[in-house]
Amino acid sequence: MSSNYEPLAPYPPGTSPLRGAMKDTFAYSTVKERLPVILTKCVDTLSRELHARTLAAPSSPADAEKAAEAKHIIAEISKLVYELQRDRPLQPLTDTEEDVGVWNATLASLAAKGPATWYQLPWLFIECYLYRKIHELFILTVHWKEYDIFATQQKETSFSGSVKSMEELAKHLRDVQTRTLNDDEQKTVLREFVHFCLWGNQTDLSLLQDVAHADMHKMQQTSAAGLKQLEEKVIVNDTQALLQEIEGITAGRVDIIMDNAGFELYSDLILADWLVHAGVAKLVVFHAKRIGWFVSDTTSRDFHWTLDAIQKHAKAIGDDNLDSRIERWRGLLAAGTWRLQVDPFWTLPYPFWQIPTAGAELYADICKSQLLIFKGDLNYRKCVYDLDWKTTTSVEDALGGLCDARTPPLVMLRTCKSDPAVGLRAGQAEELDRADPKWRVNGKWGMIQFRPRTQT
Ligand SMILES: O=P(O)(O)OC[C@H]1O[C@](O)(CO)[C@@H](O)[C@@H]1O
Repeated sequence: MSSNYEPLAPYPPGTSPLRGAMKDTFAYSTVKERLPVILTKCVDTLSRELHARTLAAPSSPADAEKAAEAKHIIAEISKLVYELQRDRPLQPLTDTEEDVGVWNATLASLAAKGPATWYQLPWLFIECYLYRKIHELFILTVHWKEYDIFATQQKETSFSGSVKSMEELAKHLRDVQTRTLNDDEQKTVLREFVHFCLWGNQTDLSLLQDVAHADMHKMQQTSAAGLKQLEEKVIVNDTQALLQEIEGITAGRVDIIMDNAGFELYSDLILADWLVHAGVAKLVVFHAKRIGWFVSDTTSRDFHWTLDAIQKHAKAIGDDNLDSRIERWRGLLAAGTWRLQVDPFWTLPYPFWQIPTAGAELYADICKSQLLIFKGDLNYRKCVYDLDWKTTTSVEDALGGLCDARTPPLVMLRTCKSDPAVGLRAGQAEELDRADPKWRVNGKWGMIQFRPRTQT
């Protein structure tokens, strides 16, 4: 990671970052309602740990210390809720991890321009800071350093809600991989897997705090018929251009900048499997998060945990197809055809406009790719810098520094769960407002937004 801390990229004239203080935005309801709920759930999770088994009545000095640390973290998270709800200033980080300098320099440069409080600072910054701050509370302890507060209570328990969908998709993949397909059929299958991958982004635990895990299967798309019905919900649909780009790749490299663990991760793996099977990719790089991020984002631990959990489930129910699918995936990882990569840049406060500069090493690496697939809503926000763009803004303008001539072709696959939306035709946003006033944020609408390589 570079030790030159860059300030955030300047905002283009006529735009400004979304902020919690903007009352008619999702940024506002997130800061006001959703973030306190997420933090309170963290307190609940840790309190449950504290009252479980050894920690309730510690019998060793180590357990007593562990219990005391948990109480301290609970107090600190409760303090964060208090400060957030009263719009207090954000405090610099105090741990010694390599990225602390970037966080504190960014906070200081924002503070130099105006009030550095939860509602006044850019939404993208405060929301990312919150997850980095939670991480800090754990790494500053002796006993909770490796603990992922979102893993057991949320990512892992929600897994059971998705297994049926996983079984169904694995069957579908086996069916299409064992048939001889003509060119048109190949195209149809690729199209389906891209769309499964898009709708996989609906299962996002930061938004689904109240959805029963048993209901998740109903939301997950696993059939071609289900996809067909959703076609009209794809408000920017560059599938054709994307498929054309993919058709031009043989034995290339594809990078997936992942979003959520669980079913979304599974839909990413299914697409990656197909890309290898079809001869498009001889290397697929999966980019995971370094720390617990936006509740359900995939860390490398989640990645491996998911493979283990699916295989365990497959064996338990005697699903040989699913079992052998996981074996194949382990084989692809072992052979280096699939690579899991963690770069600290993905959990820094920078928008992706700054990958070429602030993430120069990462950028040099991803420029070796033939296609970048950015999954999910947060990645979309980071790609377009979370600004209050007019919806008719061109993708090129909104991608800013990511439209560098060296940047590989890229696609953003995202179900809409926040305010920013660009690349719409004139009048489309108004039509959508009439059809569904919550289209920007309720996750029922999707975007497949492709940008080819910039021509020089
Ligand atoms: O998992 P995703 O698709 O990145 O969504 C993350 C969610 O969190 C948010 O950042 C709001 O908290 C939104 O962008 C989105 O609703």
